[in-house]
Amino acid sequence: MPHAAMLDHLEHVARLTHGRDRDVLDATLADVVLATLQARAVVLWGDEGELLDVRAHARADALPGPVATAGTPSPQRPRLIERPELVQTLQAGATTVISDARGSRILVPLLTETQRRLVLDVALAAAADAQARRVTEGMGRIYVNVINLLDACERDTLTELLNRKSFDDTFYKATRAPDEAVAGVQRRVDGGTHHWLGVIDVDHFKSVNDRFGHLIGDEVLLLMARLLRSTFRHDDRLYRFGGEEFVALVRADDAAAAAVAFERLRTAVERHSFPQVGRVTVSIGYTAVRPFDTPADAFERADRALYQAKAQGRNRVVCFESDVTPQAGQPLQHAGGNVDLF
Ligand SMILES: Nc1nc2c(ncn2[C@@H]2O[C@H](COP(=O)(O)OP(=O)(O)OP(=O)(O)O)[C@@H](O)[C@H]2O)c(=O)[nH]1
Repeated sequence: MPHAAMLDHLEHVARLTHGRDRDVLDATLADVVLATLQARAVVLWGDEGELLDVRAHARADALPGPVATAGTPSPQRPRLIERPELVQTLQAGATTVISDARGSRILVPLLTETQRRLVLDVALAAAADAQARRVTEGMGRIYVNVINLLDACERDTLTELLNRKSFDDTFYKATRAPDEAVAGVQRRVDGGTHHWLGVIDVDHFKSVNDRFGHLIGDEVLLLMARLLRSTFRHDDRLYRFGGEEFVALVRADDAAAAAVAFERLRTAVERHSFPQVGRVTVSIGYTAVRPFDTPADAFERADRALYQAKAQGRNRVVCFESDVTPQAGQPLQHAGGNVDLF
């Protein structure tokens, strides 16, 4: 008969590998490590450059109920530089064990295939023995494996942008969750739009393939993804929907700021010299994300604006709210041919 403790471990591993929500996964990791090691506290830190993100934390003395609160930002995000033990763990890429008057800490660096860096930080009341260290490292490895699988499911293999399958989930998360606080932005009290959805389609891409071949066509798509990344903010969500169609879900305070962002992309593409191909242009349609919008509705409006941009000569940006005329609304039948998306 299996030992009861082993059954507990099995249960914990099952919990860790269940589900697809990253916030829940982060919270489960903290929760499971806390329970397995009977730790005083567990924190999962995310390295966001200069700042640290508390991805999840769990404490033994917490009130009953959910122990960990992944994705909930601490009121003031600590700076990485203020935590030398985390800097050292990340730099060394190896587990650090610290003993102090209150017990010990085990710090395990975690690195995902998309190069995201985290530290699993476990505070114990006793000295950290080899077993506690191995359990922490093992749980960390399982967590990273699950994150890598999630990343692989959600990303386009050519460009590594998000894929279409992940659109609905990420759309709701970005536009509904109170995550503006994470980004240090307050929700506007006047209910103004924060998010804008743009559909970006490469002009006459078929002729790029026909003239230069698919490999060069793929390279254009790769460079296009790079231009998207360098144009928008790191927390804007960028997708390749398949073919030569890209989607950007961007945060902007008002219509003018959104117009500037999409126009900046159009200009960056127009000015870029693509190896062998030379000049390539894009047409862009975008729309304001409305309260309680569905991803399909927002996409359809942006797509209608794109249709108009193509019909008016390509290499232009069209805003659904200010530019699309009712008769131009020919949903999902533009020359790009991406019909029946949802
Ligand atoms: N190289 C490459 N080509 C692709 C990929 N996916 C789709 N395509 C090609 O993209 C082209 C899209 O062409 P169309 O939808 O006719 O549109 P277009 O030529 O870009 O013309 P407009 O959108 O009207 O400006 C087709 O030739 C597809 O074969 C891909 O992953 N790699």
